[in-house]
Amino acid sequence: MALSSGKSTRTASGVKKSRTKKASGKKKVASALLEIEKGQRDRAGDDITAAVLDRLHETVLSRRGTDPSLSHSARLLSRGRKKIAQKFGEEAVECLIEAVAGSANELVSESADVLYHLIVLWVDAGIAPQEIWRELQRREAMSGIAEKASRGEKPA
Ligand SMILES: N=c1c2ncn([C@@H]3O[C@H](COP(=O)(O)OP(=O)(O)OP(=O)(O)O)[C@@H](O)[C@H]3O)c2ncn1[C@@H]1O[C@H](COP(=O)(O)O)[C@@H](O)[C@H]1O
Repeated sequence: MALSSGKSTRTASGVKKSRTKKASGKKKVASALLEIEKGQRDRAGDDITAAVLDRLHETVLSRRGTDPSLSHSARLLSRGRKKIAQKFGEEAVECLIEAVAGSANELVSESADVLYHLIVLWVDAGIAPQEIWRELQRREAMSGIAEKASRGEKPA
């Protein structure tokens, strides 16, 4: 059967073929978009390093003595060491709850909270992140088991 649609005349099988072609074209576009998005995610992931912790420390440091109504860090710092330590403890407990509950997304979020509050604690104590990085670097050369044994403790 011939179908007439305005200027062009096409057979039914021709229409079916063109619809199938259109659908597979859409699928190709969708899968190409998924590939592009995956590439973007991969690249964004590659760009993210622990340097974000140094930047966060700089930001929190810059909030010391500023208006607590404008900055959460300034508010926390104005409340003193005990309060900061308490907040850090609360965030750590929330983190461990998510670790046990098994929600990876929540664990990521709670881990970020823990790191933020730990950095506020460092700022209050006048500790530079480099001091922690140095200590971690020192430990790189030693296995945890060997270190424990060197203290005369048996591994659990
Ligand atoms: N990473 C964080 C971050 N993580 C968590 N939080 C805040 O921590 C708070 C935790 O809420 P809670 O209710 O547990 O704490 P709270 O309001 O002190 O509650 P109470 O103790 O009063 O009960 C929330 O307000 C979060 O927004 C953070 N606030 C700031 N940062 C970083 O610090 C930078 C500077 O922030 P400001 O200091 O606010 O400018 C920001 O750009 C961020 O990069």
